[in-house]
Amino acid sequence: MTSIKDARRRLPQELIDSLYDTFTEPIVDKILYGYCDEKYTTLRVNTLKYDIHSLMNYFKQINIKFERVSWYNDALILKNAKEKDIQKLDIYKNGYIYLQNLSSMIPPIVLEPKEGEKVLDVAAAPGSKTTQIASMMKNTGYILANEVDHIRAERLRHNIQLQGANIIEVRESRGEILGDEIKDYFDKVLLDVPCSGEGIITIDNPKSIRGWSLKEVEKLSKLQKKLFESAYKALKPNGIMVYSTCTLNKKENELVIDWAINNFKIKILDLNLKSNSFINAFSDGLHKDIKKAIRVLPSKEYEGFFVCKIQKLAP
Ligand SMILES: C[S@@+](CC[C@H](N)C(=O)[O-])C[C@H]1O[C@@H](n2cnc3c(N)ncnc32)[C@H](O)[C@@H]1O
Repeated sequence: MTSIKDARRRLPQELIDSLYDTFTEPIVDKILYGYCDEKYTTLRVNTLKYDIHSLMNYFKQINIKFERVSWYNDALILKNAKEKDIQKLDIYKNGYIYLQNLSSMIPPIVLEPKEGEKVLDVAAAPGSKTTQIASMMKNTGYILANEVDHIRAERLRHNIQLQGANIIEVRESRGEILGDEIKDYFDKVLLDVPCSGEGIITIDNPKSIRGWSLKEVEKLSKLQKKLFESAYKALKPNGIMVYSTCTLNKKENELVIDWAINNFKIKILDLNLKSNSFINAFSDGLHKDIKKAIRVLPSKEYEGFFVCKIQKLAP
């Protein structure tokens, strides 16, 4: 197994420097261990087709060991099965379950979509969170799932169909333009933005590191602000938005939220989600409410993530 000494050597120096600029030494060590650890397979049951008790019974019958997740009844951590083992099962092939990292399940939970609501997913492919939202809404209401990349949008359509989610309209466009076309309309907006992916680095997978650079972080933070403005416009007054990334730096996380607080009428809300694996976002020198957002550090169970819940205030 790769040691964190190796990890330090194999990562771009700019990334190491950026981690040390942002976090304390013990936290950087934790992140580097997270990059080296092999992840457990995690999944959620698709409640449109199946239920957690039947799934647990089935896993017991076929000797798959699992743990439950304190903050989500419909998720499991598998202790002795790889994704490729699960992909062979009919429950996977028929869309009864969805392989998804636990961190990626947090934004829909925090968004709390309700039956009958209108929900916008600004950057939706491959649809992990869109299909989770549809299952939380029991296939009632309406979801607009937007994606700019055609191939990824096809993957999104495939996943939606397999999961039996039938309240979702897929749209292929730049998220930046949505808010000028559809104003004050959605009850909830998920803004799971394209990001530099510092939370999903695996040291043994060079592909997971290849696209990272400080220049890219800078470029993405500009795009994230544009997407935020668009999402804000599309949201109803008093509506709820969740902003999330799978990256760890402040530029794409706290600084985007701080910029948003200074430019729009919004309020940062508590997430009401507790776990030892979550830490408060930074608020030093920024608006104090930003610490209500959470950061998840990479580990065996979790990818690195940032999640912030926002309410659009009435004019
Ligand atoms: C973090 S991924 C979304 C993951 C997805 N929410 C899920 O849970 O399955 C970000 C997505 O944004 C898309 N994207 C990039 N630029 C975009 C833009 N300007 N407008 C809309 N989507 C964009 C990417 O192609 C990518 O599919």
